[in-house]
Amino acid sequence: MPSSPEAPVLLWFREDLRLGDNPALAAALETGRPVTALYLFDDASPDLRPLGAASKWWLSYSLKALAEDCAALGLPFALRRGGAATAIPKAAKDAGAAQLIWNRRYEAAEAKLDDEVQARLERAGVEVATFNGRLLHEPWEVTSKAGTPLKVFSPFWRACQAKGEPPPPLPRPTKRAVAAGPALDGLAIDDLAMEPSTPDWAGGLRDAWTPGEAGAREAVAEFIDEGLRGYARDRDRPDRPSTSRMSPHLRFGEVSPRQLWHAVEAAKAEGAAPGQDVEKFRSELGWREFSYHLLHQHPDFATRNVQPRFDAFPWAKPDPEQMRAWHKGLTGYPIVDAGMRQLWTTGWMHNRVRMICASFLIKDLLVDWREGEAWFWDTLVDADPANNAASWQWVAGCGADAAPYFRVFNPILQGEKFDPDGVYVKTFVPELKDVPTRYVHKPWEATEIELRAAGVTLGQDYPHPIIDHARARDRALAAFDRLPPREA
Ligand SMILES: Cc1cc2nc3c(=O)[nH]c(=O)nc-3n(C[C@H](O)[C@H](O)[C@H](O)COP(=O)(O)OP(=O)(O)OC[C@H]3O[C@@H](n4cnc5c(N)ncnc54)[C@H](O)[C@@H]3O)c2cc1C
Repeated sequence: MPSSPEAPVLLWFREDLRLGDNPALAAALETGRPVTALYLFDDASPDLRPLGAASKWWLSYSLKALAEDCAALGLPFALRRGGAATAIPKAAKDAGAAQLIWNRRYEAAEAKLDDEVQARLERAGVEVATFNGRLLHEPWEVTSKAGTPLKVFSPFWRACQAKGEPPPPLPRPTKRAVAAGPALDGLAIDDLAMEPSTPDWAGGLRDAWTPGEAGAREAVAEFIDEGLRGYARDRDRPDRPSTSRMSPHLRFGEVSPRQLWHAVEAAKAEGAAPGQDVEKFRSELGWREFSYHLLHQHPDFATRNVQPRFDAFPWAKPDPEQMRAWHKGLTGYPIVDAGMRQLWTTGWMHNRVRMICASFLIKDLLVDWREGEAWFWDTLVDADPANNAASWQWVAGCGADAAPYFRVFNPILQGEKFDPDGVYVKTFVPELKDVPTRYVHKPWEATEIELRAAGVTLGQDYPHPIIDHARARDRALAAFDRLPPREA
């Protein structure tokens, strides 16, 4: 039976916490029906990976911002909690909805759950429409000429580019475009208790970030003004504010990759950024697309080696002392410690330093990459189901298009190359602030007099290295050399 034109549409927000360039929202408004928006905090469905602590902190603020933005638009917004398979059909019933609209998810468990929700709704006579609000291209639409999924970044990126420019972003709707649907009962955001209280460890996160769509917009503008020019040259420098810091905003969908794609192009057209910087930035968005392409091919991406030959790898049993030193930034290798402390205090770490810290855990300490993936999952505000798993597998050498396993980052040389004046190290490891620059990445080589002048006693103010890098490297290479050859 056709539903009445007054029957509302229910818009289900997920990883798309924005009003601008939101295809599901635009489609809901285009129906001309009254619209009600819902966010479901789903900690009840089986198999969904629970959010980490830093992500929950981010989400609580992002939802507050979204609720305010919806109110300003005259769009009723409700927050509920429960398992989607029953909670979404119930919300549809409560709203008297004729249609449910959402932007798609790509994690295996989430996608399966969405199929189940869709089937239940359709059985109940509720129409479902879904859209791509998270990626430039659907993962299954980018293929080789033979129509197969891609395993290596360069051909993947060429195939993406061959698809042409992504369409321009959709405008943010105006109040006039909104017919308000019924108000649903729901929870207050604070009822979810996603912010830490005892202890409140989130002070550094609050200082560093403004979650929400408006915060994302400001950060994009700042990046275009101050970071984009020179991005290709400086993006590997943790001592410079040279990257966009868009990752948590992208993770929660407060900005879309399409908006970023076109914003940097507009900056180029206005002469605000050279083409090479714009292309490099876009290719980083391409790595994000590639991670989702891989996630789509490998449903257990965060737990299973893409290359099965790594399954029997003899990882060391994690030593609690060494793990604690890595978590807390007390390994005695300044660039590693600066990175791990940046992560702990701000919920984010520079990409180059993520690689160094991950390599240190996997290759120097010979700890299974999944331990590191899980720590990052809990502590990163941008913890992303595709990017985190792809990057950890890349560093370990077990991923699809992975760094060769014999590539072991040297934390001293990496520090000297990418933080040549020690500015980054001294920001996050202040006990080394007076150590002469030539020793800042290897304080153990300074003389006792030099260290004393800098106010440092190794072993007291700052640790001795917890492992000898040269020997650890040899041990790792010997273990990796025993791997069976790579499958074709
Ligand atoms: C061990 C490890 C774990 C990581 N975990 C995550 C994670 O959980 N979430 C996450 O978003 N990124 C992750 N990355 C990738 C990368 O470090 C971050 O995306 C980047 O540092 C975010 O900073 P930015 O927004 O300033 O990046 P920019 O340089 O400004 O890049 C713009 C955007 O492009 C994407 N991007 C950039 N570099 C990469 C990359 N190497 N792989 C995939 N996408 C990329 C991100 O969405 C980023 O926001 C990880 C990298 C490593 C080595």
